[in-house]
Amino acid sequence: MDLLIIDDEATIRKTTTLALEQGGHYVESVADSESAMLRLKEESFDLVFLDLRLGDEDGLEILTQILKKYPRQLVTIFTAHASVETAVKATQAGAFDYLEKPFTPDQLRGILAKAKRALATEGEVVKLQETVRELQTEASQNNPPLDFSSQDKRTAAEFDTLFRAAASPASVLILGESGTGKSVIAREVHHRSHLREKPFVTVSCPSLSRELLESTLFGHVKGSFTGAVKDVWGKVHAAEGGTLFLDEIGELPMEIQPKLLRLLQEREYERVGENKTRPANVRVIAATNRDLAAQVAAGEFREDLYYRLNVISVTVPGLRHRPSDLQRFAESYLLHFSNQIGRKIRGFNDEATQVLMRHAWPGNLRELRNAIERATILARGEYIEATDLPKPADTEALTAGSNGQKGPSVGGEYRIEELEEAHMRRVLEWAPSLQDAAAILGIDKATLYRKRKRFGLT
Ligand SMILES: Nc1ncnc2c1ncn2[C@@H]1O[C@H](COP(=O)(O)OP(=O)(O)OP(=O)(O)O)[C@@H](O)[C@H]1O
Repeated sequence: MDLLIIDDEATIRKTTTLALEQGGHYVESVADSESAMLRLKEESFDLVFLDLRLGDEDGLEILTQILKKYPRQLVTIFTAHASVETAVKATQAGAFDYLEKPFTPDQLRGILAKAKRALATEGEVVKLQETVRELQTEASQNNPPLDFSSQDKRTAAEFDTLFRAAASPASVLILGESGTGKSVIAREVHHRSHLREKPFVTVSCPSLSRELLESTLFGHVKGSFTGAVKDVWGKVHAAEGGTLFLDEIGELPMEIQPKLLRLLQEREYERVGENKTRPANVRVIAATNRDLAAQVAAGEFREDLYYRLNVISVTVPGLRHRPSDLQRFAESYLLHFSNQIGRKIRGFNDEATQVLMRHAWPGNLRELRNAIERATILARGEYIEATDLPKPADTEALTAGSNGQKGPSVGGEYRIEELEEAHMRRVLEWAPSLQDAAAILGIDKATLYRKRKRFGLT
C-alpha cells in the first residue's frame, strides 16, 4: 500500500516508517499540514496516518481539511491523548480509524488489514459501476438473441477454437470484417471464461486522441496534462481481475503500443505523469477489421505486440462466406423485430429469400439485422417481400469491396470491362465455390477460369 505519515515528532515518523516499510509498503512522511496537503495533491495514498497534536496545529482541523478535498481518503488518527471523546470526535469528522500512541507493530498491521479490506470494497464498487455501464450498453442496443452456432465448417471450427480457449488466461485476437460480430464474440468469450463474475471493460481505440486514449487506458495524475485536474484511474484499473476488450486494435497509435506490450508482458503499467509502476491483472481480448499482419509488414504495428495479442487468434468469416447460416439469422432477426413491434410476420416469400441469398452483405450481420428491422417495419402482409429489402442491384453492394472500398459503379464513366471485373471479383469473394460463382455469373466454368486469369483474380 502507499502510505503517508503526518507527525511532527521525528522519532515517530522514523520508527513508524521503518515498521511499515518492513511490511513491504511504500511510505512517505511529513511534519506539518502544509507539506501533507502538497503531497496529497501530487500523489494518491491508500492510507494517511495523522497525528492529532501536530505542534500548534489541530489534527481534527487538518482531518476536516483533507476530507473536504479528498472525501474518499482513508485517514487513521494517531494520538497520545486517547479518550472516548477524541475517538468519537475523530470518527464523527470522518476518520477511518484511531490508534493510540505508543502502538505496537501488531496494532499497526491490524489497521492496515482493515484499510485493505475497505479499499477492496471500494474497488468492488468501482468494478460494479463498470459492469452496470457495460450491461446498460448491451441492453440499450436491444439486440436480437445471439447465435454462435454455424452450419459452415470453417466458421464452426473458428468458434470451437475460440470458446475452448475462453477459459484460459491467454490473450485473444478476433479478426473479421466490420459487422461480423467481433464485439459480441469478445463478450461471449468473457462470459464463458472463469472471469465471468469480474468486470468486462471496453476501450474503443479509434474514438479517442492519442493522449486521451493513453489516459483512458492507464489513467493519469493531476497536472500531467492541461485539463488533468485530479488523479484518475484508467480502464486497466477498472478491468482489474477481469477482461479488457480493446476494440479496433489496428488503430492503436504507435506511441502507445510499447505500453500495451509492457502490460501484456510484464503485467504492469504506469499512469500518465507518474513514475510509480503498478501491477495489472487483466486478460486482454483485442479485435480489428484490419489486416494486422499486413500492418506489421508495413511497419504500422509492432511485431512483438502482434505476437503477444495473437496467442489465440480467430477470423470470423464474412456473412457471404457462410451462406448456410444466413437464412437462420434472417429468421431469428425477423422473429425478434416482429415481436418488438407486435406484428405477426410469418417469414420471407420466395423472391425475398432469393434477394437475401444473392446480396453480398458487405456490412455482415449488422447490415442484415438493419435490413430485417427495416423490412419488418415496411412489410404490408404476412410475409416479407423482395421490395421490403434493399435492392439486389444496389450499386454499393455490387461495387464495394470487402474492405469497404468502392469500385467502379454502374452508370459511371467506366468501361464495361471494368464493371465486369469488379462484379466478378465481388461474386468470387462470397460465392461458396467456383461452380456457384459461374452459375451466379451465368457463364460456364471454363470462361470463368479464363476471365479470372485475365483479370488476375486468383
Ligand atoms: N452471434 C450473433 N448472433 C446474432 N447477432 C449477431 C451476432 N454477432 C453479431 N450480431 C449482430 O451484428 C451486430 C454487429 O456486431 P458487432 O458490433 O459485434 O460487430 P463487429 O464485428 O464488432 O463490428 P465492427 O468491426 O464494426 O466494430 C450486433 O449488434 C448484432 O446485432
